[in-house]
Amino acid sequence: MLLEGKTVIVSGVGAGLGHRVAAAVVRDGGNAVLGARTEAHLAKAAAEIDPDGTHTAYLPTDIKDEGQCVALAALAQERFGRIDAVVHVAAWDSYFGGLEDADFATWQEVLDVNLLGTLRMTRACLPALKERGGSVVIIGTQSSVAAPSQVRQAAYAASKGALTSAMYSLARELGPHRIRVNTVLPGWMWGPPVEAYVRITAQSHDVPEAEVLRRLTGRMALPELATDGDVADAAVFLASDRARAITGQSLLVNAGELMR
Ligand SMILES: NC(=O)C1=CN([C@@H]2O[C@H](COP(=O)(O)OP(=O)(O)OC[C@H]3O[C@@H](n4cnc5c(N)ncnc54)[C@H](O)[C@@H]3O)[C@@H](O)[C@H]2O)C=CC1
Ligand SMILES: Cc1ncc2c(c1O)C(=O)OC2
Repeated sequence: MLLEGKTVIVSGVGAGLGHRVAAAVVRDGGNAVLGARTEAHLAKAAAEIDPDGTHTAYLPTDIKDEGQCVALAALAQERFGRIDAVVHVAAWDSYFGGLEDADFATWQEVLDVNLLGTLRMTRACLPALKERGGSVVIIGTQSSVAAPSQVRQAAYAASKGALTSAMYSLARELGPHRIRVNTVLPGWMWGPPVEAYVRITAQSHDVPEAEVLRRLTGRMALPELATDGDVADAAVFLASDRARAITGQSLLVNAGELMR
């Protein structure tokens, strides 16, 4: 199996992508170490993914706090004796505001979580990753390469764009240790946040939800949106040794949106 004997840290395990990544890791034979701020979410995810509790461990983790990142990495070492990969899902993506009404304290927080939090969590895993090499997978967004949908989200877009730049730099810095660093860039990804977006947009424009979804899907080369499960599969591939020669790359998983 793809991740047999491997241990993968997953940050930001809530209802959406983080849960899918953790589930894909266990499905593919690996151990998943789950971080997120809310213990109840973690316990629920772990119970669903791994009822026996043999292939998962979790710890409440706020990636704004370096000590908590270090504790999550230590848990992986204690329980499974190694860290082979870290998949960074945690992000603040719901803050909207134009430049003129910017609340800079919130902008700073978006950058603190998305950009610095990812770097903090990566650093916490480094001693373990250096032991035998490994993989860092950063979840960015397609707006890092084109920004059709990120209006009034300059802080978010900047944080994700900065992560792609950091990824190139880290791929060079960590390559000598056989640590690979890549980003996966989703576009409109079907899962709880986009389901909510479709519902709210339909209500506020007084059109059927199916119509909102049809308009979204009309932007794709393929007939359906990519799902959070599809994005999780790409992350798991990059985390695995099958991707052993891939580093410093961005992989778009967006049903071909930018093809149109
Ligand atoms: N939904 C979409 O269409 C797209 C999502 N993305 C990216 O995908 C990832 C999110 O996946 P989704 O399923 O959309 O949402 P999600 O809500 O499941 O994931 C975000 C998670 O990050 C957690 N989080 C936020 N701040 C944190 C902190 N300080 N410490 C630890 N965890 C924290 C949240 O609690 C949440 O569980 C994000 O990186 C987002 O930027 C990118 C492009 C499109
Ligand atoms: C959080 C989020 N939601 C929807 C979309 C994106 C995004 O980053 C994106 O880049 O294209 C659509």
